[in-house]
Amino acid sequence: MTRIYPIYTLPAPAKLNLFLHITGRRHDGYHELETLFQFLDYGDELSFQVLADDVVEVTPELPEVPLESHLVYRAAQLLRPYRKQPQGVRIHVDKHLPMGGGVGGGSSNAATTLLALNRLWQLGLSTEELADLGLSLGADVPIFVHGHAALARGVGEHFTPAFPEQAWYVVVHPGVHVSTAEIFQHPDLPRNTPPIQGPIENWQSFHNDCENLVCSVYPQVASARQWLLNYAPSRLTGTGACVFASFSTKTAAQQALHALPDSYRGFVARGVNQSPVLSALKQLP
Ligand SMILES: C[C@](O)(CO)[C@H](O)COP(=O)(O)OP(=O)(O)OC[C@H]1O[C@@H](n2ccc(N)nc2=O)[C@H](O)[C@@H]1O
Ligand SMILES: Nc1ncnc2c1ncn2[C@@H]1O[C@H](COP(=O)(O)OP(=O)(O)OP(=O)(O)O)[C@@H](O)[C@H]1O
Repeated sequence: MTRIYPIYTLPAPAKLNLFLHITGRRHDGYHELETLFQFLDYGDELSFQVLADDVVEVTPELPEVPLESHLVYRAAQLLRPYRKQPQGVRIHVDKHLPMGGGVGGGSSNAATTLLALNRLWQLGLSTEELADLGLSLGADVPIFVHGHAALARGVGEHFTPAFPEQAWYVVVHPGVHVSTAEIFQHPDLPRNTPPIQGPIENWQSFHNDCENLVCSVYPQVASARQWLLNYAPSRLTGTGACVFASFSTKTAAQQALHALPDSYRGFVARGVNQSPVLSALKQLP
């Protein structure tokens, strides 16, 4: 008789880059960054069910993303060689995060998959090993695997723990997809911000080096940022397209969101310095 395994549901939270400085460019074209990551208590949800058969099933299909490029599928494939027995998995992805939004949805999906399968397939890999494997899927995967707010350096894989205020945020998506690769290849991208010397507590005084370029290439991003400026200082996350502003209360954030023009989408979320996936992992065997 085939064994039926339980289904476990885990979050794949969003992240914000509270600031993002580009301090240089490596020979392989990748950029050296200094960026402050904080998680949000909002994101996608992934359900995992171990299968007795050696198959990886991912549902539903993502528009314009073939299965071989789906970061959940790729994360599962990456771990298959570490299994001691040929089990499989069925993964359902409940997507809420905008794709190409700069909130790290794909990377977070991949990290949650690595963390979950390490437990469900009993691989015994360390957090460090999972983060190293994850880096081959995307620069943002290691921070989601570690799950602690941090100042990241390198291409985003060297972390110093950070404790930014856990404010409320309004995150606005202007409805355009920004290509991370296009922005990083652009000749007008500033690439020589000096490394930060002092403390980073006052992160609002720093900036995002991608912001002016993204706003000029994508006027919709500039308009969304301008709209949010009516309420609070606003900034691009990652390479966009989302812009965000922080508020000291949930009510103030919700009031701003209620006035959001129909042409944009947005959400209110709390900044959290520990990823919700870490506590959710405790339910796993
Ligand atoms: C902008 C950030 O979101 C900040 O958190 C990340 O650095 C980007 O992370 P990501 O979306 O996981 O990006 P990846 O899939 O690794 O890279 C996409 C493309 O962006 C460029 N890229 C990315 C990261 C980086 N530090 N330098 C780069 O030049 C590379 O051309 C790469 O081919
Ligand atoms: N599971 C997934 N979820 C989202 N995007 C995925 C996934 N798998 C593959 N992709 C591809 O990766 C691209 C980038 O996705 P993602 O949502 O992580 O962008 P992002 O929020 O801009 O990330 P970042 O801030 O890390 O640059 C998508 O446009 C899509 O083509």
